[in-house]
Amino acid sequence: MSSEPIIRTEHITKTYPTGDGGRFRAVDDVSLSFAPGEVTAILGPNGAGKTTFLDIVLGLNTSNTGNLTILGKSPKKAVQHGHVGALLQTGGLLPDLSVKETVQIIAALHHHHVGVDTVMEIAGLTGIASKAVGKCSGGQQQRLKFALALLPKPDVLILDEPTAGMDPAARHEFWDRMNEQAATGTTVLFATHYLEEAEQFARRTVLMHGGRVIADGPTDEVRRHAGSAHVSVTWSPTPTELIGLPCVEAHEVRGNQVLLRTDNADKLAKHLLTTTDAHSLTIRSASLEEAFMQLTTADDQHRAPRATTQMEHTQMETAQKETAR
Ligand SMILES: Nc1ncnc2c1ncn2[C@@H]1O[C@H](COP(=O)(O)OP(=O)(O)OP(=O)(O)O)[C@@H](O)[C@H]1O
Repeated sequence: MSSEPIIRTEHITKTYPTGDGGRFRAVDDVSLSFAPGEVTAILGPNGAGKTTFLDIVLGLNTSNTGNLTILGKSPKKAVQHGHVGALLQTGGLLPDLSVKETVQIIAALHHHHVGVDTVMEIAGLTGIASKAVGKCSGGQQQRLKFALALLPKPDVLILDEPTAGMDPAARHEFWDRMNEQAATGTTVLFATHYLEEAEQFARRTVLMHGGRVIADGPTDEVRRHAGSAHVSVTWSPTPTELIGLPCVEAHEVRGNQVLLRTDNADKLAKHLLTTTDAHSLTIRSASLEEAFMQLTTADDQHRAPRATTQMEHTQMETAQKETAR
């Protein structure tokens, strides 16, 4: 695998007017690069800027500042050359056409494509080729959009909540097919609200919040932000015993249960079982969801104001003048 990034973004910022003369930063100084064959999950709460960022990568939206290239080209050129395929939240399908007719029509729009039957096979649509799109389930329609995205044999696949509305079995099948695609060298970038999808299918996780990237790295490392493990014991400690515990990042006492977040479960467990009355000890790994909650909450608490409105500007100027007097 080449280490040269296939997608390179530098200091991408997108602002929208706030209605009171200020600007709101939907994407705030994002610099990310993606290597060939890399599968990356973009996570973040509602309004984090995931869709805006992906739309900018696709050339459907433009940033106010920053640089973005896909295989050295502008996003629009990269899409025109068939380097990029997308499965987006928006974008309707025609309900009266059959599945195969839909693929055939979109294939006819491409100068070069990998073949209607090939993409139908990869997306698992062969068995429902003659079914009317309007009668397909939500999951089948998503698979159809996936087939359309594969037609130009793209180097990059951008997926915005690709499995929304699919049941767990359909999601699994979808990701099996997507992983096969990534194994052929396709770079996959997907936004999702299902954190277990990021844990299972993405080697790399980018966490966005308020337009900014607040965590980026191997998914396992991002998960470790929540501490490596959670230890639970039956115990009624004295305050001194509780404070004296080694390797504890946070604790919660619920009746005679004590829940401890730790960065060294082995050391803590040994201490609890050999030097205290604690018993019935269980250890469980921290989840990506816990990391997600902790990172976004901490960012909320420490965040500097993101947008300065015109009204705030005026208030600040007035305050400065008054101080100067
Ligand atoms: N055209 C627009 N005009 C004004 N504000 C916009 C526009 N598009 C997006 N926004 C705002 O930008 C912010 C980021 O939106 P975006 O859709 O990128 O978030 P998201 O992370 O994809 O959210 P979700 O998980 O809900 O899909 C939101 O506050 C949204 O209201």
